[in-house]
Amino acid sequence: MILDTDFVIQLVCMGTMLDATVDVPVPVETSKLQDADESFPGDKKITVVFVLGGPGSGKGTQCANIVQHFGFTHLSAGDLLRAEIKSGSENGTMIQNMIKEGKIVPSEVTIKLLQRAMRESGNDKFLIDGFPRNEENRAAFEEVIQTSPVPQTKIEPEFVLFFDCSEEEMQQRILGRNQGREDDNIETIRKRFKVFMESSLPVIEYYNSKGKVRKIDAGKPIEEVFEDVKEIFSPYSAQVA
Ligand SMILES: Nc1ncnc2c1ncn2[C@@H]1O[C@H](COP(=O)(O)OP(=O)(O)OP(=O)(O)O)[C@@H](O)[C@H]1O
Ligand SMILES: Nc1ccn([C@@H]2O[C@H](COP(=O)(O)O)[C@@H](O)[C@H]2O)c(=O)n1
Repeated sequence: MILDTDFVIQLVCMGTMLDATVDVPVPVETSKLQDADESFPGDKKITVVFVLGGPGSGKGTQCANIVQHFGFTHLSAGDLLRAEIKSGSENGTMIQNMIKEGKIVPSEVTIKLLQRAMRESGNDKFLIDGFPRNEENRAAFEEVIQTSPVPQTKIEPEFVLFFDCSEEEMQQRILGRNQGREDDNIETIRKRFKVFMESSLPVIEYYNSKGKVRKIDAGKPIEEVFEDVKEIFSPYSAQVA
């Protein structure tokens, strides 16, 4: 194992920091995260924007627009987890059960998927959608160290884009989404709302206390929401090819 790897992750007290909704021990691959990710980010300074908001608030929809206009790579934690289930991975059944229950998968699994996707993208600007979802996700990601260009710099998000939307509107959108998702049913939707309120909002509040949250009124029509999003991303316009 190469110790001066570009990415080093130390998961802090995994056992005790698991979110309250993760109430059963779950089998996960125990290999160290850094083993799979020795070559990323290399010499690059990477830019990360976290995209957060309740289920169905429109994160994925707006990320697609941001990708087109501002050259970011969109990484949805939920999509990566769903792809992992389909891949037949040994964690697939555990992930599937967690998603069905609206619970949050242990960070070790999700961060590994994010790291791999970041490395494979070849890009240096990322929209990380649906992550961090709880304090355990946040703390684990904060332990990701970028060794260059500034040695021992933690990867901090540039900012957090927060899509603020009423539950009534989000529920209506999810039930109308019709993508065949196993968690888009009324029972799981209620659980996901509860997890959002109890576990994800505190993360948004944490970043808000650091002045990092850019809040968007996501209850408006898609085009209007994107007008507001564009203003926030305007500093990145010059970087578009
Ligand atoms: N501003 C909007 N007004 C009306 N419908 C919208 C709006 N934004 C997105 N939608 C629709 O709502 C549904 C949910 O949107 P989307 O998948 O982007 O949400 P999300 O926040 O990524 O959801 P999840 O967290 O569950 O993955 C989609 O069918 C999408 O077309
Ligand atoms: N950081 C995350 C993100 C998602 N999940 C699980 O996936 C489900 C769907 O997520 P979407 O963002 O696509 O809505 C979510 O309810 C969680 O079960 C996760 O565990 N950790």
